[in-house]
Amino acid sequence: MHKKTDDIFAAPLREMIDFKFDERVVAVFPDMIQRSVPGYGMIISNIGILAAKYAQPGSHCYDLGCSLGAATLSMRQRIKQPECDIIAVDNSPAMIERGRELLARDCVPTVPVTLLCADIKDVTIDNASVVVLNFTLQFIPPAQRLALIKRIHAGLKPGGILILSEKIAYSDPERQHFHVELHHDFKRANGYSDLEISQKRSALENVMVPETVACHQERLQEGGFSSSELWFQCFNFASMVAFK
Ligand SMILES: Nc1ncnc2c1ncn2[C@@H]1O[C@H](C[S@+](CC[C@H]([NH3+])C(=O)[O-])CC(=O)[O-])[C@@H](O)[C@H]1O
Ligand SMILES: O=C(O)C(=O)Cc1ccccc1
Repeated sequence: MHKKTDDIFAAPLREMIDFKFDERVVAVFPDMIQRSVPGYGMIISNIGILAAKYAQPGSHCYDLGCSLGAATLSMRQRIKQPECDIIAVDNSPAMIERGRELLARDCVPTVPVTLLCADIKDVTIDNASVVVLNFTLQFIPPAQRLALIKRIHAGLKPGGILILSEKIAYSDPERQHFHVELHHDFKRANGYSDLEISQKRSALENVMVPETVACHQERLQEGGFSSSELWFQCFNFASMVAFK
C-alpha cells in the first residue's frame, strides 16, 4: 500500500462529527500524525532510546494507545535486555489490524510483541519496566485519568518509568493563544488549509482534552511517582518521563 495523504477534513462537512480512529483515519494516520504533531518523529526515536536505558531483564514494556505501533517498533529496535517483551494495546480494531501488518513487515525477531485490541482501562499492568502513553491520555476522560496513572504506577517495578506525551494547554490565555497559533502555523506549513485546521479542531473538541503541564505533574505525583521530568516540548506538545 502506498503512503496516503490526509485529506479527511479538506472538503466542507455538512455536519460536524466527533473524531474517531476508524478505517479512514487509519489509512492516513502516519501522514496525519507527522504533519500534525511537532516533533513526533523525534519523540518516537527517543522513546526507543529511553526504553533501551530503562527496560529491565525479564520485564514487560507497555505501549498504551499504540495506534500503528510506532513507539513499539522504536522500542523493539533498541531494547537489548534479555527476556523482555512489549505489550501494545489499542481499542481501535482498524488500528490493531493495520498495526499487525506493519509489525509483521518490520521483522526483527528479538523482542516479542503482543498486540491487544482492548481498552487500556481494562488491561492488567504488571512486572513493567517501561510504560508508554504517547498522546493517549488526552483521549481518556479527565475524571478517569488518575485511576489509570495509579494502576500504571502500581504495575511498574522499582526503577521503572512512564513516558507521557500530550498535547498541552496553558492556563494563561495569552500563552495559550501564542502556542495554539504557532501549532496552526506548523500545520499550515505542512500543507493543511485553514478549513482543514478548523474542522479537525471542532471534531476533536469533545474527544481530546489537553491539560497543563502542572496538572500532569501533580497527577503523576498523586499517582505515586517520585519525580517527573519534562524532556521535550515544542509549542503545545510535550513529553514527560515519570520515575517510580
Ligand atoms: N481507552 C483507550 N484504550 C485504548 N486505546 C485508546 C483509548 N482511547 C484512545 N485510544 C487510542 O489512542 C490512540 C491515540 S493516537 C496515539 C499515537 C501512538 N501512541 C503513536 O505513538 O503513534 C494519538 C493521536 O492520534 O493524537 C488511538 O489509536 C486511539 O485508538
Ligand atoms: O491535529 C491536531 O490538531 C492534533 O492535535 C494532533 C492529532 C493528531 C492525530 C490525531 C488527533 C490529533
